[in-house]
Amino acid sequence: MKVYTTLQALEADLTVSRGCSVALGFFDGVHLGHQAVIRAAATDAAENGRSAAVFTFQLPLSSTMKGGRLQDEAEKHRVMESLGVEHYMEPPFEDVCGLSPEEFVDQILHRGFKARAVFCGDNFTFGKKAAGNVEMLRQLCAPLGIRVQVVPMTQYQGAPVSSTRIRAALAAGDIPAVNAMLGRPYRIGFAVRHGKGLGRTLGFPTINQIYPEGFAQPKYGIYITRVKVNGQWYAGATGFGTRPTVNTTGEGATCETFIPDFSGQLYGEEPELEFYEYIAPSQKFDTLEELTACVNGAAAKAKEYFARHPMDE
Ligand SMILES: Cc1cc2nc3c(=O)[nH]c(=O)nc-3n(C[C@H](O)[C@H](O)[C@H](O)COP(=O)(O)O)c2cc1C
Ligand SMILES: Nc1ncnc2c1ncn2[C@@H]1O[C@H](COP(=O)(O)OP(=O)(O)OP(=O)(O)O)[C@@H](O)[C@H]1O
Repeated sequence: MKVYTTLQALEADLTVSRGCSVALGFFDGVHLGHQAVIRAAATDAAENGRSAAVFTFQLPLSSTMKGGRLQDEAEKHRVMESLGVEHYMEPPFEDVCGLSPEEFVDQILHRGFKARAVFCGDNFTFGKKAAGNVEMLRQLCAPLGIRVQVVPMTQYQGAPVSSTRIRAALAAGDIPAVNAMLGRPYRIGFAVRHGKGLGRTLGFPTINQIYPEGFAQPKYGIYITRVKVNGQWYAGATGFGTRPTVNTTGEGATCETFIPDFSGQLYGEEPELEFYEYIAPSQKFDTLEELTACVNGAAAKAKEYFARHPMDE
């Protein structure tokens, strides 16, 4: 998959000259609805001898326009590529937010991608102040011979899937709903940082991953997870929150995972951590023995869970 951050780079690539079938949107999380839009573009490209393309944009993590991020850029690129995307354009938001709907269609779709067909959902908006909608897209594309295909909204439990809804389910700890709407397990891959080393002395060493500013966070509590280490998945028990039992200095939330069947050094690595179920809220325990029993109980539940749901790739 070729990634472009400027219109000039896209225009300079001769391989787009056979014309593109282009999926349009921000696509945070690349959820089931997004996948339907992107697959429609990829199928159209394959059937008509064109290139499969995505137009999106980059938003700084500090931007609140779209809410907390569900995945990082590297993960987004991996999923896009797995869906067959060949040309992926993601200019910074400030480079495109001032374009009128007419300029967007002419400069980006027509001249940049040499688009022959574009794909989006019912709720797609574009151009300065999101002034363009699907109807306007059709009107502007028709004279240029660009077909507009609106993909029916993918539903989950009677309502459309959206990134906003997935963020809300994550904040509520409803991981089965999050995973169902994403079409794969929710995962993070943040670097492992040093903790206080207390877990190790209590018999449960943990990997500590810190959510960067700007990412959507799960509800505070205890989760069944799995972790990929050296290419192998292990059951994990994760505590996400402010660790009220041991937090004496008002530190922020950490994501701490005990991997009962693994021992080794993971500092600085970026292991994938996948979430499966919320088990219980975090508590402020009176003793470290109670905290240890809680962590060991969660680890036993995680192992039982994966005994019932064998791990695949
Ligand atoms: C499965 C799991 C559940 C946890 N639950 C709680 C909890 O309920 N209350 C709490 O204060 N800390 C909880 N923690 C965080 C521990 O307090 C923390 O991992 C421990 O103090 C070790 O920290 P360290 O990595 O800085 O050594 C939990 C950690 C894990 C792995
Ligand atoms: N459930 C869905 N089914 C089909 N297409 C969808 C669905 N949700 C979004 N789309 C389309 O996918 C593209 C990307 O949408 P967008 O990034 O705005 O996602 P979203 O889930 O609607 O996000 P948010 O909740 O943050 O508004 C757009 O073309 C949009 O119309």
